[in-house]
Amino acid sequence: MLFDEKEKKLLTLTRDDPNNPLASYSKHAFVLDDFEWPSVEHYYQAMKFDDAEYREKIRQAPHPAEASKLGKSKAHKKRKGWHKVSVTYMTRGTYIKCRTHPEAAQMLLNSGQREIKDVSQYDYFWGSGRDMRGDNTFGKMLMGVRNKLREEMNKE
Ligand SMILES: Nc1nc(O)c(N)c(N[C@@H]2O[C@H](COP(=O)(O)O)[C@@H](O)[C@H]2O)n1
Repeated sequence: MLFDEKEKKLLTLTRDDPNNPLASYSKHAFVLDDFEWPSVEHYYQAMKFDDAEYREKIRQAPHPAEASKLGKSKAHKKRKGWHKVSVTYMTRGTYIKCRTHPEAAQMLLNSGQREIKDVSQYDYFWGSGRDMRGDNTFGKMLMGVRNKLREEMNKE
């Protein structure tokens, strides 16, 4: 397959690109679970913790990268079973962002049926890793949200 053909079938991004409206680092604020979140990353990282004060500290972080750093804290206990629900929280945040910001939803819908890959080289969970054999959980999550938005659009 020619390189151009492959490109047409694939949408690539990284979760931590603040300039990409589909990334969790994009500064698209939304309201969820009674609070306003500056980005999906802020929401996702805060949801790791039961401690309301620490959640608030994450919510107020000046940048999604800072929220991510706070989310890695070993000094604060993560909620029980976090890894079982982490993708659900990333999905919820991303879906509500898209419902709040139609231009982000449109961008996702405009990707049609293309496969979406998070090409983060050092992340084999959210991304595809250096060898593109990673789980690509972030890309898969976006494709799931895209399906849901498309279904809703077809119902309206
Ligand atoms: N295996 C696995 N399961 C999950 O549910 C995860 N969230 C991760 N995350 C990995 O750890 C890094 C930092 O975690 P967060 O993104 O802050 O959750 C991340 O880059 C993944 O590699 N791993």
